[in-house]
Amino acid sequence: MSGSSAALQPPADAVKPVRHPDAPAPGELLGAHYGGCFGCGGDQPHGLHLEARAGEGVRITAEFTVQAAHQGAPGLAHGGVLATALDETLGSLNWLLRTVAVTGRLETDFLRPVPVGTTLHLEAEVVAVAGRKIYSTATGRVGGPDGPVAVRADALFVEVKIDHFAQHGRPQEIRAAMEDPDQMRRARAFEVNP
Ligand SMILES: CCCCCCCCCCCC(=O)SCCNC(=O)CCNC(=O)[C@H](O)C(C)(C)COP(=O)(O)OP(=O)(O)OC[C@H]1O[C@@H](n2cnc3c(N)ncnc32)[C@H](O)[C@@H]1OP(=O)(O)O
Repeated sequence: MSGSSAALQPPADAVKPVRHPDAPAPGELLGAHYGGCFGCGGDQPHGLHLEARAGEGVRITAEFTVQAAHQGAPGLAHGGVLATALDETLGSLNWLLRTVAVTGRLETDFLRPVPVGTTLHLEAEVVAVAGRKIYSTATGRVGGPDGPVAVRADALFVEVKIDHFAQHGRPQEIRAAMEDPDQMRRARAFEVNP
């Protein structure tokens, strides 16, 4: 049984999402948006190290292999970690819109247990945009990209200015990110709009 709440139904004035002309090409590996990110960053020893690729249209695919550090019950992935994998994949859609947006709401269905060692094959898509609100959906499959769905989510991301992070983040991490030329290059890629 699944289905999203009224808060995640796009309003009547919502429009179809538009892939940005400078979005990464289909098949391109996106790389981490921030090395310290628990979802995609390479600097987090127990992070998910999720790898996302641009798809066609406004779609993303990603893979994440469940490690022992991600357990909830013995030998099984923690639900919060699986929600993180969905959230991170949905967040990667930002690259295709070239919009900076954060998760406002995430509704998750857990359909099958996911054992440690499993690779979760994720797919996400933007379904509608209404002003700053971005409506999207994601699935995570096991046993291969066409395997059964183990987890799914619907989400609302809300567009923010890049200053959102400088305003709310802890100063020491913000300072370090601003001093890192690679990080600034990635941040600028998000900032450019048509
Ligand atoms: C360097 C590269 C970085 C790139 C960064 C990429 C990061 C991706 C990482 C993965 C994703 C994450 O984990 S992101 C981290 C987790 N999320 C967060 O920390 C977000 C915390 N929340 C917030 O900062 C705020 O609540 C916002 C920004 C979401 C919204 O605040 P706001 O800007 O004041 O806007 P507000 O007026 O409240 O809302 C705008 C519209 O959205 C609707 N709205 C807002 N929240 C909700 C909600 N939960 N459910 C339904 N609807 C909502 C409002 O009704 C309104 O609709 P209407 O009246 O216009 O119709």
